[in-house]
Amino acid sequence: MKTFFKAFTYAWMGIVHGTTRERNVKFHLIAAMIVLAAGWMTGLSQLEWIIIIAVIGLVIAMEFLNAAVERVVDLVTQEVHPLAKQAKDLAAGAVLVFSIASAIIGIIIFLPKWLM
Ligand SMILES: Nc1ncnc2c1ncn2[C@@H]1O[C@H](COP(=O)(O)OP(=O)(O)OP(=O)(O)O)[C@@H](O)[C@H]1O
Repeated sequence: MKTFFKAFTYAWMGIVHGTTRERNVKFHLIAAMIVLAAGWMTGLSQLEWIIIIAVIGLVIAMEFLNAAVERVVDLVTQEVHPLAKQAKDLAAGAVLVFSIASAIIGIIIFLPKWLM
């Protein structure tokens, strides 16, 4: 139980670090608040809320993983290296792919309601 509590504390420290230090995470948090407010004003079904909350959580979690990859790469080498570039660009690309998918999901959920 003590180990579980410690692991939870470290994870919480990661969340605090990620939200206070990562510019992109701050941007996604602001976007998330706007989407949540829009969802509240538009009126969503239970399933739509589940999808929106899952997408928001995944985007922010992926930003944390991207930041973690950046730090590990910087820890491994300060030199310019093609593998370092590939690792960072792949991690950033993963976030971008999911962000585009999220935007499309948002359009599919919100647009028909706004056009009605
Ligand atoms: N050690 C390295 N070797 C080669 N290319 C690198 C290296 N470190 C970073 N790059 C590349 O330089 C560019 C900028 O990387 P950087 O780490 O500064 O990220 P960033 O875009 O500033 O992200 P952030 O603002 O989130 O820190 C990226 O294309 C990245 O892949």
